[in-house]
Amino acid sequence: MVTSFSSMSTWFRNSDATLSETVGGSSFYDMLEHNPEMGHIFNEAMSNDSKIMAHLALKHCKEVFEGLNSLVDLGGGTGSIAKAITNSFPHIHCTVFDLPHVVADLQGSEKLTFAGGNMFSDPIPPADAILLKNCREAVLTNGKKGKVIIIEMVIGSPINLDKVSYELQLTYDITMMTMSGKERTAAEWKNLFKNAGFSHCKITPLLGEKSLIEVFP
Ligand SMILES: C[S@@+](CC[C@H](N)C(=O)[O-])C[C@H]1O[C@@H](n2cnc3c(N)ncnc32)[C@H](O)[C@@H]1O
Repeated sequence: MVTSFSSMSTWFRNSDATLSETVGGSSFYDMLEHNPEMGHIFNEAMSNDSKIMAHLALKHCKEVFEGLNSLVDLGGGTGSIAKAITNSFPHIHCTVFDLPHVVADLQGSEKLTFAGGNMFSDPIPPADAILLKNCREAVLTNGKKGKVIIIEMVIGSPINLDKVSYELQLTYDITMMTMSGKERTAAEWKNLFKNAGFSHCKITPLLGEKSLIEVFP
């Protein structure tokens, strides 16, 4: 992936939506689907990052998960965060929703279900809380008000990053830009939630600029 950064000058001059299309002719996730070895490396990298973030979230924000009986991790990959949640809260039933080829061979359990689908076009299973996105309707089912939990960058916070964290932040900046992702300040997150019809949110910093955001209907 980092090697593809050297093609950025070509990408800047064409109309491709993402760098992946300039380098390989398809979107990043399509490329991973057709390149299982790369897909495995990517899923492992995500899973390792998730283990650290899940550890911090469950250590410092345990109360976020109290009172929940069900949770959907949207784009939850191979389920590292969901597994950590069910280990700490065995009564919470977690569903990991990700692209069909990502979850096809994954084994669930009584408390963990893997569901394949496209988060932009397929219905998202209802739950007390949804990790990530496309979720407002899903957390308003059965007359019960749930919440959305997002573990993401909140940029522009007044924190002192050490050299390694600063370099990591710059790498994230380039990665998000080339994958047509987006990093947001707290004000931009709040505006996004307001425009999506949510009432308020609470942001708790976890590590560097990575934060846990609770969003309420
Ligand atoms: C950046 S990874 C994060 C994975 C996981 N949340 C974690 O932290 O380990 C994004 C995940 O979203 C999934 N994904 C991308 N597009 C998707 C879509 N349209 N529908 C469902 N999942 C999608 C990818 O397969 C990938 O597992």
